[in-house]
This record gives sequence, C-alpha cells and structure tokens, in this order.
Amino acid sequence: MTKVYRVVALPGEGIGPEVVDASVKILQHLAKLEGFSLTIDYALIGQPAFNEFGNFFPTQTAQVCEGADGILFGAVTKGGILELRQHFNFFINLRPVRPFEILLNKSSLQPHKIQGVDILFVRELISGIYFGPSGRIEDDDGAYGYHTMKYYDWQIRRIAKVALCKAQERRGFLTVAHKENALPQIPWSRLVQEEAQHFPDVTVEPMLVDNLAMQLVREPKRFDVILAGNLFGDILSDIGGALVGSIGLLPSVSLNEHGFGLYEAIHGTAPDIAGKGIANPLGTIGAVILMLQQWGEIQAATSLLQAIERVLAQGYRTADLAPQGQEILANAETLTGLIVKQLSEQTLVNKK
Ligand SMILES: NC(=O)c1ccc[n+]([C@@H]2O[C@H](COP(=O)([O-])OP(=O)(O)OC[C@H]3O[C@@H](n4cnc5c(N)ncnc54)[C@H](O)[C@@H]3O)[C@@H](O)[C@H]2O)c1
Ligand SMILES: CC(C)[C@H](C(=O)O)[C@@H](O)C(=O)O
Ligand SMILES: [Mg+2]
Repeated sequence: MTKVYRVVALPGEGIGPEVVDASVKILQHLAKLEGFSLTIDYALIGQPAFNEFGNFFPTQTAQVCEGADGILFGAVTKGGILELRQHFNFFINLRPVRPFEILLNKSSLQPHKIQGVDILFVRELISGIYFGPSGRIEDDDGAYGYHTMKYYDWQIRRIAKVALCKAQERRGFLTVAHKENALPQIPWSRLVQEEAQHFPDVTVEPMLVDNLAMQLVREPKRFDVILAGNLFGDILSDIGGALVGSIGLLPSVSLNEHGFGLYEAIHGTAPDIAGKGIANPLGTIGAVILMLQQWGEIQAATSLLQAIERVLAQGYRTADLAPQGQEILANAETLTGLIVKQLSEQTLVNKK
C-alpha cells in the first residue's frame, strides 16, 4: 500500500524560502523515486504572516499544521518560531553535528581534530529563560527588564530521559550542560543523575557550560550526547557550525511526545545573503533526512545522504564553504538540481 504523507512548508523570511524551496524539490523527487505519496501545504509564519494576519504565528497556520506528518521550516527573524514550538509542545530539540568527510578541511579546526566527530545535542526547547516570567518595569532606580530562567523538575527529567535513551542507542556517554555554580536552584546534574539510575549503561558527566563551550572547541571528539537547557543548547549548538565548516550544514528536528516534528536547519534568516540564491540549503535538506528517518523511510533517507555526499565529492560547494582549487562554486538551485539528478542516477543503478 502506498504511504501518504502531508508536509506543511513554512518558508518564513530571509533565506528561509530559498532553503525550503530546495528541500521541497528534493522531497518531491524522492517521493516519485521511492513510491510514496506526498502533499505539500504552504502556510505563513513570521513577518509575512504578520503582514497578512497581524500575527506572527496565526491560528490559520496552526490549523494547517494540525494532523500533518511534519513541518518543514525555513527561518524567521524572531516572531512566530517560539509560539510554534510551544503550540505543538515540541520540547525535544535534536541537533546532530557530524562533519562530511570531504569537508573536513572546511572546519575552523584542523581536520584531524574534527575527523570522527559525532555529537548529538539534545536541547530542551519550550521552557527555561525563553518562556519564564518576563517584563519591563520602572521603579525608583529607573527602567529595567527581566527574563526568568524557570524549570520544573519534571521538565528537566523528561528531556533527560530522551537524552539518556539517545546516549544508550549511541556510545553511552551523556554530558550535561549546567551552570549550578551561579544558578544552583535549577539542579540539572542531580535530576539527570537520578533519571540515569534507570540507564546503568550510560555514563553521565555534568559539566559547567562555560567549560563545555571551551572543551567543544578543544576536543570535540570526546563528546557523544550533550544535554542542555533552552538557552545553553542554542548557544552551544552554533559552535557545531564552526566545527563542520558552516552553520548552513546543520539540521535540526523538534519533536513532541507523539513524534510529531518540526524540521529545520539551525541557522537563521541570514539577512546578509538573503535574496541572492547563494544560501547553503544542506542544513534544511539534512532536516529532510531526519524527517524521512522519523517516518521510517530509511531507504530514502540513506539514498539522500549518499546523493549529497556524491555531489560534494564531485567538488560542488556553496559560497559559505569558500570553494578554492578544484572545487566548483554552486548556488542553491544548482546544488539542488545536482542532488536531484544524483538521486535519479542512484535509483537507476539500484534497480538494474
Ligand atoms: N530558526 C530560526 O528561524 C532562526 C535561527 C537562528 C537565527 N534566527 C534569526 O535570524 C536572524 C539572523 O541571525 P544571525 O545573523 O545571528 O544568524 P544566521 O544563522 O542567520 O547567520 C549567521 C551567519 O551565518 C551565515 N549563514 C547562515 N545560514 C547560512 C546558510 N544556509 N548558507 C550560508 N550562510 C549562512 C549568514 O550569512 C551569517 O553570516 C536573526 O533575526 C535571528 O533571530 C532565526
Ligand atoms: C530564532 C531564535 C529564537 C532561535 C532560538 O534561539 O531557539 C534560533 O536561534 C534557533 O537556534 O533555533
Ligand atoms: Mg540558534
């Protein structure tokens, strides 16, 4: 029986529409090759949504997303994304950091430091300082603003379980980012260690987040799964961009307890390059791989990864990867076309 999937594309702003466009083309092509049925519905988020509905994440958009098999997201300036994450209870944010072998020389670190790096960030996504009580007030000392880092213990425990499961499936090593020397009321280490009693095969290593940032650059290979709260996870995962060579390469999935997911790159709207067609679409295309894996379309996921690797092996590079020597400068459209062509060729070979 043909499997039927419905994806909601939310292109958003800046380079969002460019990278979503590339990813949709690839997904549609894969559907034809792999024989699954695919519908893509489009909806507005961010500034375009505000212009149309006076709201960055309008009810109309929430309704379109309801019941879909996945949301493919571009980028927004800020308005809309936090509301979207909260609306669907996407408390799990997974950000894998694994360099492409052929791009080791694009890392900010020396190739031998980065070869073999395989890190999974597990970031809590709908609590912490992003969502705690906040405001602007004026008192006798003047105007001030505040944001509050607030975590219920159960919110930490539930994301800890996710991270522990991931570590168990991987290399059994979980680093917990915390800042208990300054923020002792939010005991990440203790709560995660308590949960870890049910995971005897996982080693838990609590690490102060400032040291963790340094160790990530110094010796990235020592990490397996890194668990972090919302703010620390945001900051630490961008370091991954420097490790793999460009932030434009990194994908992400945000999930709720039912496995419903929001798929996006970790980068933003990149206003400095938006509208030029030169954005690297591989982060968002990588998010398509995560979507296919989540659906259980393993053959399609593997085939897409292979196609990307082969196109990179042919020397094509977007501008962020600073092509030089034998490498060939490609824009997003060219790169996408090459991946589509490669997918067709692979399928032909496999069917022979
Ligand atoms: N999920 C999201 O929607 C999301 C994520 C991060 C930032 N943002 C928003 O994006 C805006 C810009 O933020 P920023 O400049 O700090 O971060 P950014 O990720 O947009 O850009 C940082 C740098 O990386 C480059 N870059 C990013 N993605 C790229 C890609 N795919 N290909 C090539 N180069 C790429 C940019 O050109 C820029 O030099 C802000 O308004 C921020 O709030 C949104
Ligand atoms: C746009 C912004 C609010 C967002 C975040 O901080 O979560 C982004 O930086 C990300 O990494 O997804
Ligand atoms: Mg970020």
